[in-house]
Order: sequence, then structure tokens, then C-alpha cells
Amino acid sequence: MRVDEYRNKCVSADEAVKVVRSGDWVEFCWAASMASLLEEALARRTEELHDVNIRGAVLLKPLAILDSDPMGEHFTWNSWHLSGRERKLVQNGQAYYIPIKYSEVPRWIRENLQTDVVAIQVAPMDEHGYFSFGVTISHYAAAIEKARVVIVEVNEDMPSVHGGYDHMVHISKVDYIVEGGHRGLPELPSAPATEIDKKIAAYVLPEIADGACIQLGIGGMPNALGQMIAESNLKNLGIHTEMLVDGFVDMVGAGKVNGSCKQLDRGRITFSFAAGTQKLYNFMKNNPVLAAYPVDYTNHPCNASRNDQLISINSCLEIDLTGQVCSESAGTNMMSGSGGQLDFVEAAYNSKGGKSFICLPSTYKDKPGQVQSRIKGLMTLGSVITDTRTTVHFVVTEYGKVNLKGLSTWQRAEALISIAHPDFREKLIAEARKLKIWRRKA
Ligand SMILES: CC(=O)SCCNC(=O)CCNC(=O)[C@H](O)C(C)(C)COP(=O)(O)OP(=O)(O)OC[C@H]1O[C@@H](n2cnc3c(N)ncnc32)[C@H](O)[C@@H]1OP(=O)(O)O
Ligand SMILES: CCCC(=O)O
Repeated sequence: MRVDEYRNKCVSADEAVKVVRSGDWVEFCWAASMASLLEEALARRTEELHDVNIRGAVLLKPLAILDSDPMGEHFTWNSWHLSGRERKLVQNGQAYYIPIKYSEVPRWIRENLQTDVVAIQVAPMDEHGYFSFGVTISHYAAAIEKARVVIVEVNEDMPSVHGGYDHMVHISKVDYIVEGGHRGLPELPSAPATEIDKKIAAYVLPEIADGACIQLGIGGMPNALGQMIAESNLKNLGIHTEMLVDGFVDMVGAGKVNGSCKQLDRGRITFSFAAGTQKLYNFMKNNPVLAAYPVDYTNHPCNASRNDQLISINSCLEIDLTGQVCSESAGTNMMSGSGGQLDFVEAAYNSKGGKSFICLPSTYKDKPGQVQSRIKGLMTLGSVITDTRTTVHFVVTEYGKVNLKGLSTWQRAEALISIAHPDFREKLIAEARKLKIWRRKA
């Protein structure tokens, strides 16, 4: 019976995308799960379609629709979170960013967003008629509830993952199935940890106790910390995160993780999407220790904070002397996105014994190659505030760590200058004076 249903719904990618109409919004991909056959088929319809908006994120492959429509007259790419590839597209005016608080995306889709077609990549159907969403759970179930048409592209290499709820779709809710065969998964290798990353991680490590529950963000530094935890004496750790990365596999492999102290999903590794190397994807396949959930479950601060000692480790691009954090743009140039950073900054502080860490190298090199401080008197004009100064807890550079909670403006300036690169401290003191946040000595 179900075999018949499967056969009847199987079509070619070109046949499936015929359902897309001018004016539609299509929910398409997140990171490592992109339905490339469908995307290429959509590009072949370029001349017939107008004003089709596509939503996706963390694009890891080139887009055929951009080659077929270089002037953006037919398709508009809207990204929930920019990969390096999308950063260039946005800066060239070929794509747009959707500002998000990631925990809210499923609700936005259910309550606010036009969603006509869902076209996603999934794992092969199981004997009960379910397709696992594989490496991306995120907001897919909410989009499916809303859509006029649901198309799944089956990738034989997509791991089926164990989960809590809304981590798979039943065939009865699918309109078209496109069999893609073995298509592999794009890899997002972790940036190798630099000496600065290791120094920063060394300040964070002593703040983590046995039984803590870990969230790691995106970027080189969180990854360095994952490796250090794997090599530490810590034990009985738990994992409750938005993004599952290779660093967690190392922690599990080293015997550091058993989830025995978690209040939520005890004994399980809670996550909403994964991106990494084949090592991570192999680890995920049918692994009963995993608990995949939609992002409003993993990221909602009221949920995540139910775990005691939640430790959240994220990176940023710049911070001003009062503690406002920008993690997503360089001035008006969008670099990445807010993602779930604020969700976890809030969740960790609300968890009993929890701590959030914003980690940043003290400097960066600008385009002409000049070294600049990431700690600034004033935020660069146009930079987006990802975490307001009231939410920020610990800030860490290679020169130390400070806890900003409850500090007066002059104390914040003093604390942040103490962890700025020494070459910039005098200049920052002068700026703090000008801003009236440098204490007059009694
Ligand atoms: C995923 C979860 O589990 S939940 C929450 C996590 N989500 C988030 O934290 C979202 C926001 N954060 C992010 O997107 C990332 O962590 C980032 C962008 C802040 C850091 O990522 P990294 O890869 O470590 O970036 P990095 O510090 O190397 O900087 C990226 C680029 O910006 C440049 N840059 C850094 N700081 C600045 C600055 N203040 N001004 C201008 N440019 C800057 C760097 O030079 C680098 O340029 P390049 O790509 O040309 O070399
Ligand atoms: C893709 C990463 C989303 C986030 O940073 O939260």
C-alpha cells in the first residue's frame, strides 16, 4: 500500500518544480541539506517564472538560479544566515539577509510568512513511511505545515537521525518525491584552531565543571574549545546545542559526554542542525544518543535554560566599551547573521550555574592589512547589535576574561580595556574619557 503511494509520488525534478508559480515563496535549504536537483530544475524554468522568492541559509554550493538569472529578474535569494558564499552575494546586491532570532523562526513561518512550496533534501523513507530530515531539522516541520506543496529530494547518503518530535515527515504529507541516489553531503570543515583561539579557550576551560551542559557556536574558537574539552579531565558532560559540529564528536569519542546531569533529554545529545565533516555525518546515522528537535525547542531560552550549568560559547566581530556585541556585520556589510547567539546568551544566564561566553581575538586585519582593535570606543557605524549590553555575561580575549554583569559604564570600559590588545589600550582610554565613561579619580 505504502509502496504504491511511494511509487505514485515519485517524479523527476523537472516534473516536481512545475508546481512553483510566479509570486511563490519557496523554503529551500539550510546548510548541508540542499535539494540541488530541484534547484537545478528550477533554474531551467527561469524564463517562465517571475518574482519567485527563495529562503535558505548557510549556502555551501553555487546556485544554478544565479547563473540563469544574473540580474535577479526572476528569483530572489533570501538568506536566514550567510555563509561566505552568501556574504559576497549580499554585498553584490544579489541576495538579501533575513534578520532572525533563530528560536522564533518556526513561529514566524506558522504565523507570518508566506510559504507556498517546501523543497528539501531528506533521508530515504523508513518502513513506517517516514523520511528523516537528516542533518537539518530547524524549521522544516513548520514550513511543511504551511506549504501548498511539499517536495522531498531523497539523498541515499543523508543520515536518518533519532529525535524528539518534528524531525521527520510522513509520506502522507509529501506531494512529490524525487529520488536523487547517492549525492553525498557538503562538508563544512572546522577552521583549525589558532594560537589565539587556544589562549582564549584556556581562559574558558576552568569555568566549566563536571556535569556542565555545553553549547558551541560557529567559528574557529568554539571548535578549539571543543578539542580542549575532549583532551581535558572533565566528565559527565551534557550537550544541548543548536548546531552539532565535529568538536562534539571528539568530546563523545574521548568519553567526556554521557548527559547524566541534564535536566532536559537526560542522556541524549540535543541539537537542531549539523554541519561538519563526513566524520560527523557518520556519527549521526541512526545514533540513538541523538535527540534532534526543531529550533524553537533547542534554542528557546526557557527550554535550554532548564539544563543546569549551561555553558554557551560564541564568537563576535566587535564589542564596544559598554559591552554591546556585534557578531554579524562589519559596519553595514552583513558578514553572517544573528543565528541563535542571543538565544543561548540568554539561556545560559538563566540556567542554574550557567554562564555565557562571548569570545573574540582582540584584533583583526582590515582590508588594507592594518591591525585593528575589535574592542571599540563606539561601534562601527552600521554594525548590527547582536547581543545588547544588558544580556552579555563573560567576554574573553587572548588577554583575559571579564564578567560584565551588573557593571557600571566606567567599570565596563575598564574591564574591556584590560583585555584589549595592549597596543590599543591608550587610545581606548582616550575614547572612554571622551565618551564620559572613564572614571574621574577621587
Ligand atoms: C550555532 C549555534 O550553536 S548557536 C549561536 C551561534 N551563532 C552565532 O554566534 C551567530 C553569529 N556568529 C558568527 O557568525 C561567527 O561566530 C562570527 C562571524 C562572529 C565569527 O566567525 P569566525 O569564522 O571565527 O570569523 P572571524 O573572526 O575569522 O572573522 C570573519 C571575517 O571578518 C573579519 N572581521 C573580524 N572582525 C571584524 C571587525 N570588527 N570589523 C570588520 N571585519 C572584521 C575578519 O578579518 C574575517 O575576514 P575574512 O573572512 O576576510 O578573513
Ligand atoms: C548557521 C548558524 C546559525 C547560528 O549561528 O545560529
